[in-house]
Amino acid sequence: MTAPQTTLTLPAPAKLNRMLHITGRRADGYHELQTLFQFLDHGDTLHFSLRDDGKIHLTPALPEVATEANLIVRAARMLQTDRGCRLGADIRLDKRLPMGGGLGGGSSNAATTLLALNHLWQLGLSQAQLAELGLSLGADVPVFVHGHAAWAEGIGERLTPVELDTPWFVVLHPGIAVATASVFNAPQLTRDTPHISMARALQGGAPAWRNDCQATVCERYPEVAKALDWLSGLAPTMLTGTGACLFARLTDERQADSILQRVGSDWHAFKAKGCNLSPLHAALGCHVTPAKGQAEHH
Ligand SMILES: C[C@@](CO)(OP(=O)(O)O)[C@H](O)COP(=O)(O)OP(=O)(O)OC[C@H]1O[C@@H](n2ccc(N)nc2=O)[C@H](O)[C@@H]1O
Ligand SMILES: Nc1ncnc2c1ncn2[C@@H]1O[C@H](COP(=O)(O)OP(=O)(O)O)[C@@H](O)[C@H]1O
Repeated sequence: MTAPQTTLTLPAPAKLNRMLHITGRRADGYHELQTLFQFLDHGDTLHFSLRDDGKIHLTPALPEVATEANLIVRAARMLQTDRGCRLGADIRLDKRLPMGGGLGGGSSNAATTLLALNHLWQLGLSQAQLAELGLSLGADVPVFVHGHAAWAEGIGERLTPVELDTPWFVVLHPGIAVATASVFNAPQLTRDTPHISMARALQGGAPAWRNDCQATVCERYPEVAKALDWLSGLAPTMLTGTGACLFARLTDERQADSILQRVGSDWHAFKAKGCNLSPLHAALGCHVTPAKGQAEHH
């Protein structure tokens, strides 16, 4: 018999919204979206180590985020409460993703924590149960829990797995943070894009895709507009989520390297490849099951 595992190191990858339409606003103020999520082979890393005293100890602290508000700690506590679990964990975070960048780093950290602790604490929750718990932490958590590129509807929780092209990207951070709520509260935001079917969204492919938040973010944040202008001159470029990051779709890795050499010192950029299987699930050796609700929606 093998001893139960007590440590685990796992990735928390970034996501891109390869397209994003806003189709309406719900009574509670949240916006209805249609979006294509894809993962990148670049992100944060989390190290977990089992404790038997119930404490959740996260290091290092993130600037501007109180430890109790950190989505990693909130995800761990949520699991403890939901399952009445008396175990704890030491968690170390190697943060690489910019915060408030539209790369979903916080949601990805939360999803990795849910999967890791479900495993270390031997709780036996299904991916669907973890995704449901995670949704209350952030709209993007379920796609990170399920771990496959997806067509998403609702506020991002109704997921259908898809296979997208997997190009190299350059992701450019214009050096400022965009507050998601400020974009969704903007009066001029496009909120009435007609619903389309998933098949239609996939049909046009990348050249046809757009992000309904992009115009509003560029109006409110001139630094994003400036970065978009610059990068668009080199390759087809789009905003991810509500920004601030932009991503350029490239023909190969060499083009990514040549763009990276030209990025000025005010901006931070990295190259990454799109992945349809999340690096988290690849690391866990997970067989990814279709997201719950797939049959009802398509
Ligand atoms: C729009 C996306 C696309 O991926 O943008 P990014 O955050 O990744 O840039 C996400 O769904 C964002 O998800 P997330 O960042 O978890 O948003 P939350 O923390 O739940 O919401 C922040 C605030 O944005 C507004 N909000 C968010 C999501 C949504 N579908 N409609 C909204 O109106 C709400 O005012 C909410 O209070
Ligand atoms: N572990 C975490 N990593 C990143 N951000 C976190 C974390 N915990 C809480 N947050 C908060 O969530 C906000 C959104 O973070 P993030 O998911 O990285 O950006 P976005 O939603 O724009 O993709 C941050 O600005 C920060 O205040």
